Amino acid sequence: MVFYIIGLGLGDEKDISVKGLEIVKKCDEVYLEHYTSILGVQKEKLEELYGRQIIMADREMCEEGIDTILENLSKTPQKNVAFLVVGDPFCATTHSDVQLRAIQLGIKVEIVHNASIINAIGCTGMQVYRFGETISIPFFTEKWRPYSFYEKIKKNREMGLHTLCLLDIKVKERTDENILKGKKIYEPPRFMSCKTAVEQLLEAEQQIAGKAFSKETKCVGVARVGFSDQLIRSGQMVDFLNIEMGPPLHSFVICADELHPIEEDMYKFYNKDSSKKDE
Ligand SMILES: C[S@@+](CC[C@H](N)C(=O)[O-])C[C@H]1O[C@@H](n2cnc3c(N)ncnc32)[C@H](O)[C@@H]1O
Repeated sequence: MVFYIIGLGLGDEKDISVKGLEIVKKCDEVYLEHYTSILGVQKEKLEELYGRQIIMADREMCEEGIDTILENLSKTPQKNVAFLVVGDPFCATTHSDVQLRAIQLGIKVEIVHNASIINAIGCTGMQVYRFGETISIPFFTEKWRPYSFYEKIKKNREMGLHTLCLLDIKVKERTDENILKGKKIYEPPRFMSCKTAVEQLLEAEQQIAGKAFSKETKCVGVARVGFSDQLIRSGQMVDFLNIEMGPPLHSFVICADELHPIEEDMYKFYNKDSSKKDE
């Protein structure tokens, strides 16, 4: 009886490690956590390669249904279950709670790591050890416009560090009204783009006026890292209002004022005049 938490990396079905693949192939049940991140392929592609049926685990299943899955596993000594996580199981969203719940039930837990957006962001040319605290930018609503990320960016920049901004994902969400009425009607999925992130960042700067950054601050936007059509673009923050980064997922880097000479070269390499059409 083992509960395996396996990172799938970023990209497609082939980014699973050989170790992860061997484990998945021998598991009796395979769940894919799919509310904190997405892969570049449909689950059928994974099923084809893994030779296993995949059960999609949304937020409800991960937060509430997981206890039932684990309790059943704890009563079935010959059974093995795999819990697949896009990226690394402990990066950005930690699945430590799931690990702890399994351990408390006396289940052996094994982890298989993989690449995460947290380290793959080095693809921008900004050095991973020159990043400060990672921030998350949530979708603003009419009533809810939290600027809590602002002070963190400010602190990072005061220390001469870059900031990785993870952008909001809304998969299988319900409106407050539907929650109140107990209706299981879900909104279409939404993924924040670099453009929306910049609109919200500039709004926060205008409201707080703490000079954490400006329209001219150097930034790098990434889209679909690890996918076959990955895109990396650099420019001043304001440029991203006009740079089309394409389908999700997007992440955004707010650079430190001073760049290392190689970072500077990489910044220039990814910098294209956004008024010109992409080659
Ligand atoms: C909660 S984090 C996912 C963490 C995941 N476990 C990992 O290790 O990468 C989700 C956010 O990371 C960013 N992200 C994840 N995968 C990405 C990718 N392939 N390209 C660009 N951004 C990505 C997006 O901003 C997304 O909203």
